[in-house]
Amino acid sequence: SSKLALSQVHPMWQEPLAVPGGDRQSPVDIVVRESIFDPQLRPLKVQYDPRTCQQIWNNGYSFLVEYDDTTDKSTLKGGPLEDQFRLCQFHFHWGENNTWGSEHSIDRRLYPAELHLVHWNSDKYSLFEESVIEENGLAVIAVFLKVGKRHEGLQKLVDALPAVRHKDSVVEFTKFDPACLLPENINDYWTYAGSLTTPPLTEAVTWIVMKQHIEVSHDQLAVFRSLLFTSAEEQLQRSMVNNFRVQQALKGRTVRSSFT
Ligand SMILES: CC(C)NC[C@H](O)COc1ccc(S(N)(=O)=O)cc1
Ligand SMILES: [Zn+2]
Repeated sequence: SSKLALSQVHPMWQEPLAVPGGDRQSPVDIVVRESIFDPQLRPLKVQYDPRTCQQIWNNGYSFLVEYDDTTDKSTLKGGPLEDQFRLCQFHFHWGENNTWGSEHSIDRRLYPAELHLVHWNSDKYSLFEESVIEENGLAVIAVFLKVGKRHEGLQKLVDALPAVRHKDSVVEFTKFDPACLLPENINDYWTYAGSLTTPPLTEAVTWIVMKQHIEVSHDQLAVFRSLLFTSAEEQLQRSMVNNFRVQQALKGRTVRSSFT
């Protein structure tokens, strides 16, 4: 866990003091002994089609790997979800070093990075932008990254990152199966009702936080840190690091676990 109080690490944007009615904000610390096993949680059903992978975009906060979500080709259902959700993008959050970087924590333990696979409710809505404002609109799978052995599947993505070094750059990126970034066991997870962790911070997300982490190499993570928050025109370049939100109060929410 990090030695430095994270409050000393400035978040990338001025936090609004409180989101209107913000009683289900994210990220949070998951206190394992206070999570409640729910035997009614079903196995997660993940079906991703690598052919829906389109591009990588540096949006000035993270890099997004974007998927064609105009049809139900890459979907998530089961687990805590009542409806079918479509994958629209995945991205990461990471730190300036390997001590911190994740948005969620487990019993205060932070990881050097965290993957978010973002899905929207295609049974109820017809666009991601519509789902963003609905309380059952989004489902995000979070996977912690730990520094260790090189992740072979991630390397294709790492090799493409220099092409999107600056904010607003885009590069074509196809035939990438995001399932390769999931841990072997996806049926041990925690789930809770939360929000987006960047503006518009809307309380639309069913979070599914994987218990098992994945391993990536130190050098792979170093390439994440070679990205820039700033566009090519800006004369002051700033490294894209510490792009995580400060943790939010649970405010009485229950975190359920799919395992005992
Ligand atoms: C409202 C539209 C236009 N823009 C919304 C923007 O894409 C934000 O999307 C997101 C999507 C996911 C997340 S996270 N870190 O919680 O997984 C945060 C913001
Ligand atoms: Zn995220």
